[in-house]
Amino acid sequence: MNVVQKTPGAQEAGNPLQTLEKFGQSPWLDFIQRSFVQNGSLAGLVEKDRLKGVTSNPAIFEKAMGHGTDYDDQFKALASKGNATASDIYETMAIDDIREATGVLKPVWDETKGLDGYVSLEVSPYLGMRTDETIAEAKRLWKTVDRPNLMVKIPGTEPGVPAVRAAIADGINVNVTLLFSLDAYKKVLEAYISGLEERHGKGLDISHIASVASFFVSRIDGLIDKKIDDRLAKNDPESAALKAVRGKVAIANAKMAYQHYLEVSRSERWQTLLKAKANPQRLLWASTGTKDKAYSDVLYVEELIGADTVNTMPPATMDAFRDHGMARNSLTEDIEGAKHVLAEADRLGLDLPGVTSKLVADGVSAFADSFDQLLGAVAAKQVALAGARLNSAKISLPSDLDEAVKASLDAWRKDGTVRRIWERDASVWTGKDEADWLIWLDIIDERISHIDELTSFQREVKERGFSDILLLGMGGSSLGPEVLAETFGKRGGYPTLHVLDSTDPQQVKAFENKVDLASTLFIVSSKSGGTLEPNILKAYFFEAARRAVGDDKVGSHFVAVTDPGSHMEEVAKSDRFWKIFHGQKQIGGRYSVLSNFGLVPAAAMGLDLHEFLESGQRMAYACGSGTPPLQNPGVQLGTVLGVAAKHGRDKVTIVASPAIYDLGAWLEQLMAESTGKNGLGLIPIDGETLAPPEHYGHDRVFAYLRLSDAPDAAQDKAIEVLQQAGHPVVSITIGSPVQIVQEFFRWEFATAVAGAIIGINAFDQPDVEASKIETRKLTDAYSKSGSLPQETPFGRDGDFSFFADPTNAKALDGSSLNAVLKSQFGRVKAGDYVALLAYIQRDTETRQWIQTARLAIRDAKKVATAAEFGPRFLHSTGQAYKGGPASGVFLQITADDVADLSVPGEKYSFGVVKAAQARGDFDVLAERGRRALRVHIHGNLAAGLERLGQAIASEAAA
Ligand SMILES: O=P(O)(O)OC[C@H]1O[C@](O)(CO)[C@@H](O)[C@@H]1O
Ligand SMILES: O=C[C@H](O)[C@H](O)COP(=O)(O)O
Repeated sequence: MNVVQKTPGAQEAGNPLQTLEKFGQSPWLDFIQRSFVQNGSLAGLVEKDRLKGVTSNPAIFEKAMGHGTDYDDQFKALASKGNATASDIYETMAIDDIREATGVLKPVWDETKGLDGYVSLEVSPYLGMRTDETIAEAKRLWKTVDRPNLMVKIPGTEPGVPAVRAAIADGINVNVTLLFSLDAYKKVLEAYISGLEERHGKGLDISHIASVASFFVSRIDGLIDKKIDDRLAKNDPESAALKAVRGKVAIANAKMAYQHYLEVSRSERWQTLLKAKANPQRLLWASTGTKDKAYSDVLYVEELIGADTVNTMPPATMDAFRDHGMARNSLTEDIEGAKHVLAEADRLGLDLPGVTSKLVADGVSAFADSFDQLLGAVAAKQVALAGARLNSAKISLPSDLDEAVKASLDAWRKDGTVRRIWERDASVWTGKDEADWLIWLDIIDERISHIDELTSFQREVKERGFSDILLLGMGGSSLGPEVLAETFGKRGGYPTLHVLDSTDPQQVKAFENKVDLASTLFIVSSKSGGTLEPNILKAYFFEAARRAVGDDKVGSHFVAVTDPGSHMEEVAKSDRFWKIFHGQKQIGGRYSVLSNFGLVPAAAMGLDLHEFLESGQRMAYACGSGTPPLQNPGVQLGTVLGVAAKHGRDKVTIVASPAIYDLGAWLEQLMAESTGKNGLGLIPIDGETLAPPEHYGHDRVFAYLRLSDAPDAAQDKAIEVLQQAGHPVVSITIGSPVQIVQEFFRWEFATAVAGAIIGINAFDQPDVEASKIETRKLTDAYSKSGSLPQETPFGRDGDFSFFADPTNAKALDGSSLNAVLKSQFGRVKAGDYVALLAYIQRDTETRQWIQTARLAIRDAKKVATAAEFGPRFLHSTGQAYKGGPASGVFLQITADDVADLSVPGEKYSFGVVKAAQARGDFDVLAERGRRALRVHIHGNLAAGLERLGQAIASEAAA
């Protein structure tokens, strides 16, 4: 930009720019940049060249902010806290520039009594096609900038025209942009007049309203001339006629627009408004920089000079015109000639209407592209500034997947899908009820604004000196808290958090023994309040605690976290619980960890909630609506997962540093329950120790969650080798344990994105219900008859009985344990996964056992494996096993209970419930045609597991 340097002699009377005034034309500058305003260059132009206004557009701001250092200081100040989106940052910086420029132009505004002296700021280009949002945005910008000499730029598109009318009627100065055709201009002028009439009709002042209609010029020649050149290159028989109109159509078109302006100015309708002191809506010639070097660099200035007009010039054009422009009253010259040019263009088939409508569409998307670029640059700077405080991700993909991911990211950018997610547009998924399930998007901000309720609870818990917290819940109500318990352990001065999500009587008893009942705080967590497990666990521990602390005190040891109005809330009230914390009904369980379902246990265990939530906020804002897909951490990850699934790589293999290992359990539910339905989805594979590349098929994508504080060298190495071998790997670096909160949000967002790409509703769980219904039938039957319905094994071998539905039984050889396993594993094909579903106590030994068994299968069969405990997994991966891809092969393991526990108030016991759950689960797997086998261990569990483990290892390898 060298406007100022090139102004020698500008003070001399009659520099070409100054002479425009004599012809009734105001020169405006089509440019803005912070340093240019701040170093006095803009003021210099006003003073020396009698510059009368400034226009900006998204492309101009992109050039200003996307490059150089002008904005660095303010950027750092805005971005340092991490609770600003890229668009917030852009807008604050842009508005500061615009305000400063309006200050420089204010004397012009005063001097011309509001005719000139304006600075234009365009509404977000993302709104180009939506009327109501455009009106709201115009009002918002008008109010925020709060300067009388602001003009809000609104596109003169079909949906933009009613917005122009509404804004004018509302008293807002409007610069209508992106006008190319006479027809569009006519509609805009009509909108201006009728907006004024509406306002005047209400008795409101219209004398202060100013408007310009930005009629674009050079872009028209750009397209028409290209058509001409293409035909000339083919020796078109009309070559001479084509050459004669080359470079003339845009100006002819503009002249006709001016003729319309003059005609309307003379109309009675306008004269009436004039009497009410209305200002004309002047035509502003935009896009007046010469793009074709063959033409004069001042062509679109010299040929468009006339009374009551504006020409907004880019700096180079302004420099050129000041230097050698020749002003004359050109706009009304040779109107017949202009008509002839347009008639010729029509006769020659140059299709001006087609060109102008293409230019509108291109214009809208080009400004959106510029904005994407700008916001992308802002977001990238934000990431750089955050450094290790924002978890980073490195993505390494095989080339076919890489290309598909890039294409998807670009399609999302063009369609504005990230914005649509934040606008709660259900059509991003299946257009059903998805919009009702998106409160998790804003939950961090919401909880920060109510943090006092949690911090005072935290204080009280500490004061009461509890030794333990026992949280009772399933799935989304337990897995997030479990991650916190496992990751952060015991905090000084606070109780130890334990999470119980099982109906296995041994496990229930083990937890009872683990805590000191008299000094335990119980958190009963259930969103719906109707889930079987937390209800019976509450019944059990309420009785146990009653025995320990007495009738009077027992309620004061219980806290409920549940959605408003739930059955659990009623129970909590009638049992006089110490506190009831509400969740948000419009957040599904698996997206609830950053709501009270995660935060209440976090508070009770003594986490620094400010630090935790503010760290989470960093990621939430990084995933914000203004961050384009390519820079958006949640969209990047979700796109990789969604596109990989569509490419057959649906086994998301989660590898986490040992200190944060339990994140995998939470991720399992999030991904499986959200996406595993309609025969599609992601199959999370958690905790499978890494092996060399040859152990994996082409159905994997690896997600490595690496804690940079405490990485595991073996994992690092194994991941590196996998990456080198061409497996898709997403490596996420987590700056510190507290930053796991960022992964909660990133993965929620990513799962929603992956769900959209896969094409399912990411917020329901239709198939979980099915097994709950089957279980309920069985427990009801038990309540009536005192026993579960009889079932007959299809085979037996010593302490093992084999169960299956008739179809599965037919495919399996029930003559011995080895035979039945052999036939079950014989059904495993490449690309399948094998899931071990163990309805037994989950403790160190059994976890070790199941891990050994699954690795034996993985290594023998080269397939993905899942190691799950029931009923825990029913509220997690269970959805995908039943509703997701039909690639699962299931081995359900049940066992006799050594001891059972009764459920207070019910006929059934924990053991009965667990058995009913296993059977309900199996029935639905079978009903869905899944390859499933149930092996029941009679007698001693440890001995049975040992033999089963050996048989699994040998038959998988057979
Ligand atoms: O919090 P609630 O309502 O008890 O539900 C527990 C879990 O059960 C499910 O509804 C189904 O498994 C999960 O989505 C949820 O996280
Ligand atoms: O208001 C100004 C317009 O946005 C600008 O003149 C467009 O010019 P271009 O066609 O050179 O991008």
